[in-house]
Amino acid sequence: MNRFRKRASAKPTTAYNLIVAARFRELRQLVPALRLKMTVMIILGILTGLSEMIGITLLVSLVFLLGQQGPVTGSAIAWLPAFFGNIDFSLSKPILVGILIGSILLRIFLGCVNSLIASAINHRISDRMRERLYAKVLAIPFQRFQDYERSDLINVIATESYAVSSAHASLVRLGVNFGTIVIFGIGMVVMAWPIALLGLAFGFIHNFALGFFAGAYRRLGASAVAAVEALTQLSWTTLQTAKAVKSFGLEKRHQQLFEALSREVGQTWRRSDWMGATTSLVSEILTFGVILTIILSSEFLPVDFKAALSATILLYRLQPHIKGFDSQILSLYEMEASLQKVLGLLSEKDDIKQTSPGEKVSRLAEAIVFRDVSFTYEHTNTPAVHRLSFSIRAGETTALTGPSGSGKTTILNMILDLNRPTQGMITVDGRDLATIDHSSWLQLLSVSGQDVELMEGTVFDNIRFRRDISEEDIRWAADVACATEFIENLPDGFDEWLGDEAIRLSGGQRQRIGLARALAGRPQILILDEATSALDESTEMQVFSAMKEDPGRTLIVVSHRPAVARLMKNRIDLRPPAATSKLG
Ligand SMILES: Nc1ncnc2c1ncn2[C@@H]1O[C@H](COP(=O)(O)OP(=O)(O)OP(=O)(O)O)[C@@H](O)[C@H]1O
Repeated sequence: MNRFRKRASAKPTTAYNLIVAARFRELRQLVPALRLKMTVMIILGILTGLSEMIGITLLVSLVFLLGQQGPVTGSAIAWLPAFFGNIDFSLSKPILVGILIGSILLRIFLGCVNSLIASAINHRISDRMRERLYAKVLAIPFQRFQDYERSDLINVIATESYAVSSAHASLVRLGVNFGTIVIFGIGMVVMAWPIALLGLAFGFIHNFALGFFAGAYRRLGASAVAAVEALTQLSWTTLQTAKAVKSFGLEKRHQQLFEALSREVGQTWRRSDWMGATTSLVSEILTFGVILTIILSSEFLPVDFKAALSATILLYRLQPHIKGFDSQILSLYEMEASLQKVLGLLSEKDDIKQTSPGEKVSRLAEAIVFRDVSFTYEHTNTPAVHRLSFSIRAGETTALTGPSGSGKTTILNMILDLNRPTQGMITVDGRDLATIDHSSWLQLLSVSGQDVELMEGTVFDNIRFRRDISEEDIRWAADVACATEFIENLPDGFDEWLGDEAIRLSGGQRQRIGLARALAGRPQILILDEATSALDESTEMQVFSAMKEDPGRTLIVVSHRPAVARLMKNRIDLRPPAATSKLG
């Protein structure tokens, strides 16, 4: 996912029965009321299997009865006397036919109820999973979020999240298959124990053969996840850097890379199909082998012919359940890598700022004060800002200046409470920012930067940015940002549709939309991080004088232009003292 992510555990190939327990443990962390859901679904599935077994047994008896006249005794239903002791059953042909039809109808009904419930539960699990993953992406600390590849996050939310409902469905089917195998097995023991014994031996050989495929399935799952991730990443970067790709004439190169990765994805799916076909073939051959053994040895087995026939048919009907059992186990191996991705993201710690309660703040009355503040990014050794102390006074304008890399954006991110000082303290009107309610603090602030993240939508949508802001405020903000004129010159004015790239807008026009977005919420504290760098000087001056007409706002401006810095009442210079004195 990214270079700092928690790695999927590189376990050696685990025994296949342990993998079921491992998946169950993982799912318990992800699916609420897992036991209840699985129990209901497994019982329904097993009842379906049971009605099938009754149907098969009665069908065989019915075939034998077809030539007979009058009522029949329990001996026609080979296994019943043995099962219930020597109770004498007297069933007429119509009753037998009735029970047979009843069990077929019950099987159809249960099968249908089963699929409907399974579909509802699985969709619910997928919905909840996507919501949880999305919420987690929004909840993790900003610094941690920056460690992730965006394309990987999209992949986990949109694709890997399905692994959870698939694993749940596989475990349920596995339970149903297992339960049905046990029930069919008991039926076979009652009808013809030597055949059941042969079946059991077959089961052991079968499971042993299955073990050979486990490791391959697990590796296949991991390489499928890696291949899809690489493909999404390439597509994402191609789209993100489309202009650069075209300017450098790299279309062919990207196409070749895409084709190579796409072939890899296709290959993993083909390998998966191939392995599925191979395991299915092994299972079919083994079943055929055991049935052939029964047929060849039927003369020597101490079993009633009708009972042997019923048991053999049961064994044959058992085959899809055995095959199902195999494929569920193997897909549980294959899902391991996807589930690890989901669990890895969900195990990220939430940003404590968003969850911990704090004192609410309704306005900035005095000042934001940095007291001996340092900040060091994770995985770096040198601090981005070191032992800074300064004040930003309420209602005044302040310029933050300094060379590239001196820590201006880092400071703004700390004011926005995206990052917290690793040393020292920031106070707001004398109170530690860390103790102030995060969302009430953000209500006071707005920020606009050099690169404006536009979204799919109209000009209105882009300025409103999914907040409850009136049209009047949007138009006012566009006026202050000197954006009204060019917006109204667009064919549909404020209703003009802008893509996330907004290609029809110049860099300066995009920045003015971003500025209007920041102003529209009428923030008490406005932060501009090189937010007017693409504007010509006279428009930039116009924007700042329009903003000055709205007094009472605290304005913090980062700019490399001395003229802009001079417009501000206060100045915080981040150049080292030596450099400052050299420059005078
Ligand atoms: N996410 C990050 N992880 C690690 N280091 C970072 C990160 N973001 C910034 N830095 C480093 O912190 C230092 C300060 O960066 P910052 O972006 O705050 O500087 P700046 O003054 O805003 O620069 P500019 O004027 O070029 O925008 C730089 O050395 C930069 O490489």
